[in-house]
Amino acid sequence: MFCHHLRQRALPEVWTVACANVHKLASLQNVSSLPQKKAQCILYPFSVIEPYLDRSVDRSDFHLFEPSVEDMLRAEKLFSSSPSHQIDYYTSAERLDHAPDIKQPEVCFIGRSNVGKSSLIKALFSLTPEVEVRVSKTPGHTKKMNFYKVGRSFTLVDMPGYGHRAPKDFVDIVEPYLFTRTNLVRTFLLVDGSVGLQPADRIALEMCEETRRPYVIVVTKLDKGAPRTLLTNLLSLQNSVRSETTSCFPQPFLVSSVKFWGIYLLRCFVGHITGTVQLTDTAQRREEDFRITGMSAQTNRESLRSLTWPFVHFTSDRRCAVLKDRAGVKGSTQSTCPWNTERLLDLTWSHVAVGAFCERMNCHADAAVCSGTDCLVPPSNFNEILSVVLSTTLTVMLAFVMFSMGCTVELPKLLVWDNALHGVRPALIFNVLPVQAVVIIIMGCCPGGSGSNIICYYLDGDMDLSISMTACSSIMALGMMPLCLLIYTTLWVSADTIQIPFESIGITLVALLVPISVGMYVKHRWPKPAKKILRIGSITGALLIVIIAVVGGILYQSSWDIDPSLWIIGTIYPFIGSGLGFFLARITGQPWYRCRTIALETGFQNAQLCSTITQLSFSAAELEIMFSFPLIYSIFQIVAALLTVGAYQLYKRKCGGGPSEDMEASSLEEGEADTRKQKALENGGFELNENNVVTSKDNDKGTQF
Ligand SMILES: Nc1nc2c(ncn2[C@@H]2O[C@H](COP(=O)(O)OP(=O)(O)OP(=O)(O)O)[C@@H](O)[C@H]2O)c(=O)[nH]1
Ligand SMILES: [Mg+2]
Repeated sequence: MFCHHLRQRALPEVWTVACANVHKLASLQNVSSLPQKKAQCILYPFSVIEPYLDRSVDRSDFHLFEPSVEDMLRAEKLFSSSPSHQIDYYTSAERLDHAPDIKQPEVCFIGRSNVGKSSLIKALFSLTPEVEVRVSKTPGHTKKMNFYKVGRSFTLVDMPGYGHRAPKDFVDIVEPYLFTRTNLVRTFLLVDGSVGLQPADRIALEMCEETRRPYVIVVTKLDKGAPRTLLTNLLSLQNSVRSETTSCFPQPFLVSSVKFWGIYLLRCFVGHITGTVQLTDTAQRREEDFRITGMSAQTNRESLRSLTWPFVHFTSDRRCAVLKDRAGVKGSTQSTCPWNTERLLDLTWSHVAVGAFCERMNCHADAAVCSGTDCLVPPSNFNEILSVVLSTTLTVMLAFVMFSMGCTVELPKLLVWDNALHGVRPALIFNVLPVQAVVIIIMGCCPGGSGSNIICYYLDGDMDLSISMTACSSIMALGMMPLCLLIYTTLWVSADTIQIPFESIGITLVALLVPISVGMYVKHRWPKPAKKILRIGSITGALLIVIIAVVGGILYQSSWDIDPSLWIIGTIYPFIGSGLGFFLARITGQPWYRCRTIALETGFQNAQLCSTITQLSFSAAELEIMFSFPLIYSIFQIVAALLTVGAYQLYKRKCGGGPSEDMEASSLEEGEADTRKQKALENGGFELNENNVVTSKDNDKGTQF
């Protein structure tokens, strides 16, 4: 229908020419060539989400501002530069008193750093690509208030983000602006749809409420994250808006700046609230509203003219005022409508905006946006089932891996080994999101995997020490991991940005004590079967990481849009860990072969443990952005290990049979070859043949990372 409408409508020539160098979706005209469903998604993103909502969910809030395509086309012209209507960057300001003195209406965009403010403005201005709006993956990129002039119609302001890496004087910059800027007609508060309302966003909501000025929520990154996560976040956001706000426009605007979803709708809304775009059917709508209130349009208009913002009166103590959409109003008769008849038009400073507010005296049970999972239709619970299956499988398999790990532990060795090194992990200084920082710390606190024992063999390390270190660190991690997390995150991650689920991490770790203890007992009582168990455990470990990668990839699709900083950390982290271990071992006077072993054990982590802990402890939204890290890390630690082994073997060959330091080691320990052979056997079926060449009994080299 709207596609047909678009094709019918000829656009001005100057405007069409201007579109030549812009993104193909920047112009509504190009949307007409898309399939109906895709176009619908771009123009009215809520229509895509709506089918997933349970019938009991009141959708009226989401349909309040639903302009026609005709209206959107008119708004689009507002965002295209022409000689008589120039759009350009105007100026930047670090404080309110540096802000330009402009009379025309102004709208501003605020939100957490990295939520997509600049990207959204860039998408809004995509018809005028010469307007430079800087976007960055690094949070805290925008440091000043950037003003963009849209002809003489309005000004648009890109604000610095709050939260992670916010400018130090963020409050001093933003608060006075929001409270006192006289020409500010609307604040757009952006919330990341893939992670939902965060504690910092709640503070921002409170601040917007305090200003007592109209504001609107924009839900960004709609393309990111599973529909289920998005819906849950959206409904919980909607609940907060209903119950905790008075000045917030009840309809959240759903956008994806990458895919252009909701951009045309938002352009139209901005044009409308700044008084530039009049909706074609607004008059008709108002008449309808007046009819239902039983008041004459004239009376209402006059009474409204005297009102100033905020104009909504709340008579009930619970705020559940909702802007009722046209469809809702049409579908209700006066007697069945649960709404109070007090209806007030939404006024901006000087322009009449859309819709009518009404006060609901008694919340109708069906009308409430339900929270939690109840609202979601059953067909979409595939991911939920998959998530439960993944958690269960991971738990069972990890328990078995830990059990097999326990099968390598001999109690006497456990008691002698000094685990002081394990707590030493490099604190990272990369600009990652708080949840990503936490997963990096969890990985740092994880014990070594048994894969390190295999690598150790090829590095001519101390097998005895390697096996003991792996086993000891597995046990000590139970206490050290929560402790390290507590210490590092207190120093690094501000308390209001993330809640670390210490409880579930603790439960997971303590639960691991059981299989490890049983494994140790089995090793003590039946040493031979213990070796077989270890071998199966190694294969299980490999399977585990593959399962995590495949199922995790399906569940948390957006986690594969990996931040470059995570790639960098994943690459260098194994090297930092190993380097630090090596250095500390050397300065404590350990021989070279032990230094190598300690380096390996410090750098080589049990990535399955990290994945399982994160899977069991964090929400789906958080997993979306943290899940890929353990997988990246396991890939790079294998690469790092293989490179080191290759370099070492080459060095050994070049130096004719091994470095002199190892001669020192050989002379230290008589019959070392025998010991190594023994340890190699213990380590899952590796043995030396007569020529001192390694062969694998089971071809399971490196199966556990
Ligand atoms: N997938 C997806 N990514 C987005 C979207 N919008 C922004 N991003 C990405 O999010 C990151 C941050 O975007 P910016 O627009 O710079 O965020 P900002 O809110 O201006 O951040 P600060 O200026 O640091 O406060 C960039 O890597 C964007 O590519 C979106 O709709 N979808
Ligand atoms: Mg920015």
